[in-house]
Amino acid sequence: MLQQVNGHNPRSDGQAREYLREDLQEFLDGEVLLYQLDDLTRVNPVTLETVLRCLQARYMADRFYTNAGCTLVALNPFKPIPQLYSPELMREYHAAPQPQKLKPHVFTVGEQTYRNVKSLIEPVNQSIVVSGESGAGKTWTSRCLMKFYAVVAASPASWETHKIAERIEQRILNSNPVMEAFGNACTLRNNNSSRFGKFIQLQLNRAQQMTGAAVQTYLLEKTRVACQASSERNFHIFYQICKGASEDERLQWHLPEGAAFSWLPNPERSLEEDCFEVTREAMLHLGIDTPTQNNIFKSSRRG
Ligand SMILES: Nc1ncnc2c1ncn2[C@@H]1O[C@H](COP(=O)(O)OP(=O)(O)OP(=O)(O)O)[C@@H](O)[C@H]1O
Repeated sequence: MLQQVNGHNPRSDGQAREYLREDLQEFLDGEVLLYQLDDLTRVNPVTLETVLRCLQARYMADRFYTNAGCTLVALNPFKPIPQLYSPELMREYHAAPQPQKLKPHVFTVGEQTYRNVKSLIEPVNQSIVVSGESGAGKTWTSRCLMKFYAVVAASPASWETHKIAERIEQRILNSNPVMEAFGNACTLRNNNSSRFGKFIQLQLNRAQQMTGAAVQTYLLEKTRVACQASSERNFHIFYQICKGASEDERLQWHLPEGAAFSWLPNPERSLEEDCFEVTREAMLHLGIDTPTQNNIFKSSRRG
């Protein structure tokens, strides 16, 4: 099919390709500084090459978020950038009269969604779909959004309600280490790969304060318990138990120090996700007391 290429009316496919090549070269050599294009719809012509070149230029300039119309493209920086996720920045996006005019960021999506609930006469549920291949940063992005809502959706008036909200936010954030300990594993592509899908529901009251959350999980890769690819690992929780159990717990759970298990490959790899204390602490905050935790760990060890 012949299309108009930037105002040219090509007579044949060959001519169309030639015009496209010229436009592409003109765009890439042109005045436009690719890293400044913060919306991919402004890339012209839109081809795989121009889009990738634009994203690459932005990546090199430490600009990890780019709009693509109403979709946000997030690139994984593979390095910590604390200033990009600070509470101050969250508040800046929250307070901005038009957050879409600020630099593209996951907080823009969070804030717009938050406003969409509020601005309608009858509150309407909002959904954010976070998608991408393994290691792209979906878990990270979901965590960021949850932290964002924990900050912006928490400004209750009285001290008592403030304490309640604080508990709810803390619990919502604490669900992450627990879910990740039991449902994530080290794979070839990602040291902390989620081996399940999840639908996280955050609940707000009429005053836009967070009142609760629910998480629905899908398709947990249960077979990983019994069988793992050679350079991969079982779920984090098993390594956490083996590495973090106290002397007493080892005796109780029949877990001798330094014991090797064929279903726990690559235990020598030490990951930051191996921290048993973080999981236990988070479980405690979620209301899972120590005796219940012990029962869970005892059965995890038998698993
Ligand atoms: N915005 C970010 N800033 C810094 N590091 C990041 C960011 N996004 C992702 N990462 C890093 O990349 C790693 C992989 O990201 P993440 O676990 O979120 O991927 P995923 O898409 O959820 O993968 P999977 O589908 O395998 O679960 C993280 O553990 C983190 O180290």
